[in-house]
Amino acid sequence: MIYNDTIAAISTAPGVGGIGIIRVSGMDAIQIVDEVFKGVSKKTLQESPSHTIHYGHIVNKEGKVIDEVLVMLMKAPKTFTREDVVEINCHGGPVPLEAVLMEVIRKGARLADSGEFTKRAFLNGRIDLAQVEAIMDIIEAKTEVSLSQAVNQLEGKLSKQIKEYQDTLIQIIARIEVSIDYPEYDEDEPLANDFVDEIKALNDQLKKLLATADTGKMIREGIKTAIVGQPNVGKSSLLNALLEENKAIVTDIPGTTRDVVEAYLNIDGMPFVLLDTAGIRETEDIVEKIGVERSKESIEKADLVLMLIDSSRALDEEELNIINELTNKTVIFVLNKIDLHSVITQEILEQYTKGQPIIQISAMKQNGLDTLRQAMKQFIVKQGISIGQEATISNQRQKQSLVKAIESLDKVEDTIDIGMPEDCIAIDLHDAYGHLGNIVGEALKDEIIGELFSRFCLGK
Ligand SMILES: Nc1nc2c(c(=O)[nH]1)N(C=O)[C@@H](CNc1ccc(C(=O)N[C@@H](CCC(=O)O)C(=O)O)cc1)CN2
Ligand SMILES: Nc1nc2c(ncn2[C@@H]2O[C@H](COP(=O)(O)OP(=O)(O)OP(=O)(O)O)[C@@H](O)[C@H]2O)c(=O)[nH]1
Ligand SMILES: [Mg+2]
Repeated sequence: MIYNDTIAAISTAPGVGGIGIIRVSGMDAIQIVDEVFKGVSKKTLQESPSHTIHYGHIVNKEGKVIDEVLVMLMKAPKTFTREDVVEINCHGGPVPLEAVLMEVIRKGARLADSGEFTKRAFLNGRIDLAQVEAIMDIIEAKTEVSLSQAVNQLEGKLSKQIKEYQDTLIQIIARIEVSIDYPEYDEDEPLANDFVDEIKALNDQLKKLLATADTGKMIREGIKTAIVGQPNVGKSSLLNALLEENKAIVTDIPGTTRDVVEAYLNIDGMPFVLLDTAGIRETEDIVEKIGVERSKESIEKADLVLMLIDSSRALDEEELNIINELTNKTVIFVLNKIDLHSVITQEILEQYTKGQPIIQISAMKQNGLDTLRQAMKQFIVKQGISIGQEATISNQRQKQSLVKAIESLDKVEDTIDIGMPEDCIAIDLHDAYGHLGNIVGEALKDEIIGELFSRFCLGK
């Protein structure tokens, strides 16, 4: 794809920083910067070799110096966008950056849309859509582990895997189509039977990849961990203790927390999103009632539940009801306030916890927190989350395409089972191929691509 316009934007974070970068990309990028840049060297940028750095000044049309800069010259095609790219490294305040950008625009560059540099890298074929999404995930990564998953995807782990699946499919399709086009070569047995095993094996691999979608999402967005229990058991105290800051309000009045309080927690690189919720109880208070509803929704949405129980009080019916509603969830039971006289012991609680772990803590005295963190990490191990080893599906868009590919292959298997002719199979195999291609952005509709890039920040 060849664009005939040149785009420019401030590519560093808004605000004041030591240095700020203006990125210019397109066929006139070098000429445009040459017109506003007075370098110490006699050579223009046009005349200079690629991948060189040039010291000098940006000047306006009256010849007045706007800023002292370093210019990085990167000639196509070995650049981020595969176009000519020039980066102007200015002083980092918003005023010099805006002023330099204005000069570049005045000379004919256009202000880039959000994500447009990356979009050009994609449309010029340097990266595929899964890699585009990886760049977005890198920018938004919550912890080191989230980052490493995204970097893997940028390196092309997923893309390579998808290509391999597509190659397998193509070979099957080619052989089937030969038999459709030249039926005289057909043997007595329906040809499709030869492929049953291959198609099944491929479909199994796709299903394995699909199984990484939930964990991939958790690593990308954080493991949703709801802290739930009755009022006053110490949920907000636990949130604060884990975060090591006073984020949520703590009082001795039951019913203090109303809205869900959300916070990121990094445990040895693993991203958790903690949800401190309103204590669950029957109540006539309208606001508290809504809070209790939200607590229940948080349980629904949670990947992991920390069920908090006050060890200094006997279990009551309401508490057992909450526990009963957790049957389908992964739960860590947390016995809090062990600094007080214990009424509920580990043994008593074990009767209700169906073998799920029980951790004893004092949120107030900060005891037992390390054991709790270890138990939370253990959740990740149990989920079989592999970090960095294999390709993972990391978002809804990729997941939907993969699900469709699997559906197509399921259909193929059914079609073969009931002995339908080969041309029926070929159509579904082609569909599966297309859906796989969508994961890396082959033949995707313009609207989808447009929507995706609009989610980027400016200058990316
Ligand atoms: N100043 C600056 N820093 C940056 C970027 C940038 O665009 N500018 N990046 C922007 O995201 C990231 C680095 N990513 C990049 C990815 C590819 C190429 C690139 O030029 N690729 C060419 C040439 C590779 C080579 O020399 O072998 C290519 O793939 O053909 C550059 C940066 C982070 N840091
Ligand atoms: N002794 C003792 N008191 C605690 C402990 N953890 C919390 N508390 C106290 O218990 C009371 C309630 O704590 P919160 O953290 O507000 O309890 P909560 O579960 O968030 O309560 P709601 O938001 O009302 O549902 C406060 O007075 C805390 O100081 C603990 O480990 N030991
Ligand atoms: Mg609270």
